[in-house]
Amino acid sequence: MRESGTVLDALAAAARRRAAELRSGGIERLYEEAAQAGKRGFREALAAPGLAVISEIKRASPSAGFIREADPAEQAALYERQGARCLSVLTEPERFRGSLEDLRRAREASSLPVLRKDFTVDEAQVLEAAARADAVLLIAALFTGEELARYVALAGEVGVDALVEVHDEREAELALAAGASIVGVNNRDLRDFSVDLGTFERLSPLLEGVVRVAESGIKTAEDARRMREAGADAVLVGEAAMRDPGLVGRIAAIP
Ligand SMILES: O=P(O)(O)OC[C@@H](O)[C@@H](O)c1c[nH]c2ccccc12
Repeated sequence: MRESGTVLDALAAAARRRAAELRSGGIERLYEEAAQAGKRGFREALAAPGLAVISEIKRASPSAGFIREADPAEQAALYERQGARCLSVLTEPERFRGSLEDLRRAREASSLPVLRKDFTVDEAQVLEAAARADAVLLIAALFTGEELARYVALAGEVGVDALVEVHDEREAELALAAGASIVGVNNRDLRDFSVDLGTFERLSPLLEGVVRVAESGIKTAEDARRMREAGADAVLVGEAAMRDPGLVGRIAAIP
C-alpha cells in the first residue's frame, strides 16, 4: 500500500469507524438490501461511443475548501440536461460535506447511473453502496493487492460496478491484477493535492483493456479533449462543474 498522505489516512480511518457502526447492524441485512436494489448501467454508459462526462456533486474538498452549497436533486437534473452520462456523488460528511441523503436525492432526480464517491475500506460499505448506487469507488492506495481483488469480486457479486482509482504505475498494475474493468486515474495526488493531467497521459497506455476514466483537475473543454486524445473513455469533473455546469455541456459536445 502506498505511503498515503495524512488526509487520506484520516479519511480512511473515519470511514473504518463508520463501517464498524454499519456492520454492527448486521451484515446479512446489508446483503439483502444490496440484492434487492435495481441498477442503472454505469459501465455501459461509460463504454458507449464518444467521451462520457461523469459530473460530480461536491460541496467542498480538502484541496479546494468550500466550493458552494448545492441541492443534489437540482444539481443532478442540471447535469443531466447538460449532457452528463453519469453522476458522482460525494457521501463523505466531514471534509466533503456529503451524505447518503445527497446520493438518494440525486439518483431520484435523474435517470443517470450514479457513482458513490467515498473512502470505501470495508465490505459493509460496498454492500451499502450496492443498495443505493450503481457504482462504488475503490481507491487502490487504501488496499493491498489481495484486498483490492476481494472487493472488486464482491462488487461484482452484488451487482455494483467498481471504479478502481489509481495514481501511479504500481497501482495501475494492482487494479488490472485485481480484475478491475473500470479504472480511474486521479490526476490529483491525494498526499499533497498537486494536479498533473500528465498523470493520465502516462498511465493510459497501461490500461488499454479496461474502461478508462480521467479524474480531477479538468477545468476546460480543452483539458477534456487532451484526456480524450490520451485514450479516456470518460472524464470525471467536480469543482469546475460545480462552479460552471455549462462546462459539462461543452465537454459533452466533444466528438
Ligand atoms: O474537483 P475535480 O478536480 O474536478 O476532481 C473531481 C474528482 O476527481 C475528485 O473529487 C476525486 C477523485 N478521487 C476522489 C476520491 C475521493 C474524493 C474525491 C475524489
